[in-house]
Amino acid sequence: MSSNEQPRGPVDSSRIPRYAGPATFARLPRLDEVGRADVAVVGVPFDSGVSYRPGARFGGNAIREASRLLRPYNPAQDASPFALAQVADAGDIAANPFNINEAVETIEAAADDLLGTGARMMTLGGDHTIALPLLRSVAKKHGPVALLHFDAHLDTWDTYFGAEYTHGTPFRRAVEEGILDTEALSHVGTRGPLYGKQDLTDDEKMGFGIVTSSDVYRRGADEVADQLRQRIGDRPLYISIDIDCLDPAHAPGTGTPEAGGMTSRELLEILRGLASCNLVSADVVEVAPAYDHAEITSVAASHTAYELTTIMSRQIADARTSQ
Ligand SMILES: N=C(N)NCCCC(=O)O
Ligand SMILES: [Zn+2]
Ligand SMILES: [Zn+2]
Repeated sequence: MSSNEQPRGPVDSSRIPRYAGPATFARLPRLDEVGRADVAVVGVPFDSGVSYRPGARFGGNAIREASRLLRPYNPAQDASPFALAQVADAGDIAANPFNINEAVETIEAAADDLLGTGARMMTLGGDHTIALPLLRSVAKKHGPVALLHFDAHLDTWDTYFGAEYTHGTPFRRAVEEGILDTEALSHVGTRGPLYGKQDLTDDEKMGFGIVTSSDVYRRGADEVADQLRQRIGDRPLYISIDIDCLDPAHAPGTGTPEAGGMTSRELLEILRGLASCNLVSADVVEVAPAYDHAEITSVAASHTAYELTTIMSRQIADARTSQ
């Protein structure tokens, strides 16, 4: 977008009913309609890496459907994200459901293409396996990145059934590959049973700090966000949000639910507290609509992606005005 061109925003829901027409994220234009984007929203319909309930392959489209009700001004961040930058829906990455290794390669290559255009990526759906190829691509562009990982689970386990690429193992692989900045790695929202205490010692050795779901409840969102912001500093940051970081009451539509999670309000508040971080790309994964009710999970996921998109759009606009 040249400086005198205004971004093309969402369809006006006061003129065209918001439930009409095919769904794009937030009723934004498709990438092929606008040519290029500052923030590319992309679906990753892949869930062959799950250890329990399948169905996150349908997450991206469920989030798009639930996002029809988003409006263009975000009062919590005092910003109109789709006016500050061109945000567009880049469609889906077509990953092979029968060959995980090939899917991981396809996702990395598609992410390379998008990032190569200068866009930041906001990916929707898929299981947590997809964070690895996305991080590989982001690290090719920015070097090792800070990681903020919202999840009930550590996802730093080694293998399942001998498989290296699964939704429980992406961040161990990422640390092994040197694509994360080990000075700035945090899990937020962890809880629930583990295989053994060793899971935690291994995780700590990889460099992760942990803010558990109970920590969020006890300390509150503002204090948690302050602490995370200090740890991240001005490093390029990737935020990976497994929707199961939320309590099953707030996100029943997911594959490996754990009791005692954060509320959607806590998650959104923490994200708003990170608005000054240099967010280069983000994902929202593990939305499995078959277990959802009344779009509880996909609404939470759509608002989560909206906050993340707002952070990215504001930074793009700030960078443009300070040039
Ligand atoms: N990434 C998610 N959602 N879950 C990982 C759970 C791995 C396990 O079954 O132990
Ligand atoms: Zn999880
Ligand atoms: Zn996960």
